[in-house]
Amino acid sequence: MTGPEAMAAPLLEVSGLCVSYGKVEALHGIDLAVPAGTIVTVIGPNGAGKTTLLSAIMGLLPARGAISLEGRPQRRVEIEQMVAAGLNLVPEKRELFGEMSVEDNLLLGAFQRYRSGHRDQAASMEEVYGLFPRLKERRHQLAATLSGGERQMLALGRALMAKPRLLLLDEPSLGLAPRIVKEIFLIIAELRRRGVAILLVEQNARAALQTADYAYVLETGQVVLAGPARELADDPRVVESYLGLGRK
Ligand SMILES: Nc1ncnc2c1ncn2[C@@H]1O[C@H](COP(=O)(O)OP(=O)(O)OP(=O)(O)O)[C@@H](O)[C@H]1O
Repeated sequence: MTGPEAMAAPLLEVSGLCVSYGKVEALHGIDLAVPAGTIVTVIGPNGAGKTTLLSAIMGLLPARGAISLEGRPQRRVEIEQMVAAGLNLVPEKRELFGEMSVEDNLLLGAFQRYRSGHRDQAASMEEVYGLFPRLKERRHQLAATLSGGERQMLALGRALMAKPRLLLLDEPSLGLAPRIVKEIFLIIAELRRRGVAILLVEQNARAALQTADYAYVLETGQVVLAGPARELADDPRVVESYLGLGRK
């Protein structure tokens, strides 16, 4: 790459990130970058620290180390600041309000933005419904009545209502049927086309490496491998541990 893009600082840069739960350190100095408009995936086994990493970036857990957005070190890594800066997290458990309608769950996603003076929820809602026509059909239903796939779509849609520049996705394919997993990954690729950067934590390493631009392998709180996703998909260590027979 030549020109100004080559010089631009990544949208998100994490360096030397350490997180402890009590006396136990779960992340031991993570370095990671997400350039604007790219999909970066983090794969690794259960307990490697993937969820902890996303929570620390969102300011949901105290961390040591540095987090920069477009080259600017963030002095206060707190949830409100990070949302205001254009980050949004879709947590593994989706955390919807089951007793509220689909539409009201979406509106909650726009709350922070609305509060800061943006009055464009209707347009955001139509955009979300364009991506997920099934949510439009079900907009008056209670979220609790949705299928697993629809819940994941609603969780994604709710995060998109805040118009994020960077979405942090924690295991978006977890527990979903293969057909729905495919749909979710197509949506993730579509979001990149629309200019949203994505930091994707996944156990489905095959689908994640096929979709992402760049990948990190996290094991016991450390980055053990990193590189372009296509190269990592051919790396014998990744093939053996994450893409072997019997793995989807
Ligand atoms: N609230 C907590 N208190 C204490 N230890 C925790 C807590 N949350 C996570 N841990 C520990 O921190 C480590 C990293 O956990 P984390 O959930 O981030 O891993 P993960 O890669 O997301 O795994 P999974 O895919 O199973 O969610 C694990 O050893 C876990 O047991």
